[in-house]
Amino acid sequence: MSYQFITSAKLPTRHGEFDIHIFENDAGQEHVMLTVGLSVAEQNTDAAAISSQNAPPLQKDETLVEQPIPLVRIHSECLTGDAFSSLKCDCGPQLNTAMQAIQETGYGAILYLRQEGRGIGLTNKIRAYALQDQGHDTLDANLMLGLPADARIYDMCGPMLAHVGVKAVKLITNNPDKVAYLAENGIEVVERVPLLVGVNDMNAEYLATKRDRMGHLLDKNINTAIHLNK
Ligand SMILES: Nc1nc2c(ncn2[C@@H]2O[C@H](COP(=O)(O)OP(=O)(O)OP(=O)(O)O)[C@@H](O)[C@H]2O)c(=O)[nH]1
Ligand SMILES: [Zn+2]
Repeated sequence: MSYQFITSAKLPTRHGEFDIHIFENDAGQEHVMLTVGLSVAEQNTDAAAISSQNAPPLQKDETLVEQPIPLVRIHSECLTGDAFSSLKCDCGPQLNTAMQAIQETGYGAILYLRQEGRGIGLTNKIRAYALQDQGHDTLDANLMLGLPADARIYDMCGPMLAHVGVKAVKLITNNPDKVAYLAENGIEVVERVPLLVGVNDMNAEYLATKRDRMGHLLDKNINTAIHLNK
């Protein structure tokens, strides 16, 4: 799949001002990157088409080593959590906390990937929620629909980060798949920054399932985190 940079503009938010960049893939699907303190890499200023296949290889030169490592969050779209303040997941608080943290460091990016419902789409996610209403957990619900537990891909991340010349990151995540994917694709993950926010009585079990059945690196005692959050 190839990805093309389309356009960018300033985006003032309640966390501070970001630059918002829009990328599109061959199928016309839009992905979004918010940046602070990062400038467009020289080779990309003509909005040239970029593809995951020909993303520039990792190069370690003197100037790069001296640059601070940007704080980066790869966030998968969650309409219910990000826009509607759903308590079923931790996505909304994770997004807001990451935006705030990146503003505070003054140097980083949010990659907002349009892979709703771990890549199964909004309608299927709500079908999975209906199964969860009957008592099934987040993983089984996907499987009962004949869908993968996690259908996401991350091949847009390399080209999006390359657009602003980023080749090494401090990654805000609890998901080891994201760390592995970046590492395998030439983006050095210098540090993993854990993000346990927005835990509540409605999503503690969901988070425990992600930890126990999906390999997420979450605290052993999620209920302790509920108290820390209050
Ligand atoms: N299919 C499905 N998707 C969900 C469910 N809850 C959240 N999501 C989606 O899961 C994605 C977020 O993934 P998470 O597993 O919460 O976290 P992650 O992005 O893998 O890991 P972190 O970087 O640690 O946040 C978003 O696309 C949500 O829409 C659910 O119960 N079923
Ligand atoms: Zn969510």
